[in-house]
Amino acid sequence: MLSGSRVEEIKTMLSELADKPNQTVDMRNLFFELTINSMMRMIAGKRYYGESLSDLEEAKRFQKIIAETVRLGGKMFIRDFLPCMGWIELGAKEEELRELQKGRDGFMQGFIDENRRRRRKRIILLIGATETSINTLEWALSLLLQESDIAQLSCLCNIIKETLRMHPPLPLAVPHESSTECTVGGFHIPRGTMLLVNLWSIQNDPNTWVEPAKFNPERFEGLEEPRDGFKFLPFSSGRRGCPGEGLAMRTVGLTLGSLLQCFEWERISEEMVDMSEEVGATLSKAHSLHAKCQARPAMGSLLSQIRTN
Ligand code: HEM
Repeated sequence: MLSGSRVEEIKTMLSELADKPNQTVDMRNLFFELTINSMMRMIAGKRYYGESLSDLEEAKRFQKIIAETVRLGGKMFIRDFLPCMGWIELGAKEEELRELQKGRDGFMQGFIDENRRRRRKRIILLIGATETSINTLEWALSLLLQESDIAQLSCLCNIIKETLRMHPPLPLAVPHESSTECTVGGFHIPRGTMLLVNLWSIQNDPNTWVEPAKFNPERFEGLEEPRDGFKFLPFSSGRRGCPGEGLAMRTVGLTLGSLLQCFEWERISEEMVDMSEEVGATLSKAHSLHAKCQARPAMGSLLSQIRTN
């Protein structure tokens, strides 16, 4: 799907990295710009971060909306789970959400005026699509920098699956509601109950996985359908499962593959990468990954071709 924009953005990222040999790079920022620009090129046909911005004012407005969406989207609102405790929420939060929604509506109205085919849901889709892929890329590279010999690792696809198993970007999926009365694992669930599926605990359960805390991509070797038995569910499952799975696996695969093939990577110091997790609706790293890279000698001519194109 619209692979041209993805490839173009990845090339831009590679040439930016090639220009900064051995400099410390904030990987979270890099992945953020890459995924959001790829998505926006698919949606609106233009980039909103970095260089070559067609409308600076519009880009600034968009960046502000995204920053607010990420900030407020990461918060849990007690009222959503326990309506009677709604008073705990400070008024300011609701006010902030209203303001944000007004900003998004205004921005989307601009889109609609520009092109009547655009649809309102797209900023929500954008957040679901980018935050998850950014987290997966950052965790995958962090896990790889903990390993001494990247070359010995099994295929890229297994590395991505293992990353998604250990650090599912949406650890509790999204809330679902029981449409009828039912029984789950012996528990009676009345109709209209909010249900959260703990994907993280399913994928890190020592009764199902051997040494679940160990990064071991080989465990996926020969496992044709790891979703069998519902033990591997980073995109959830069923009718409301993630519709972006194919796009996400292609984006993460192409990005991670290009980064590993074109550059040699190392940590910025002797210290191990901090793998602590941030508590929130999405499973981000508590501290963003900083790393250094240098173009592989064999990739020199390919990278200079990319830079001159
Ligand atoms: C590594 C990347 C991603 C992961 C791990 C991921 C994971 C998930 C999960 C667990 C859900 C909840 C499903 C449920 O509750 O049953 C979900 C929903 C969704 N995802 Fe993703 N996602 C990723 C990337 C994307 C991308 C790239 C897009 C769009 C292009 C996308 C669009 C959506 C949408 C629209 C939903 C809501 C589906 C519905 O409610 O019916 N996601 N995703």
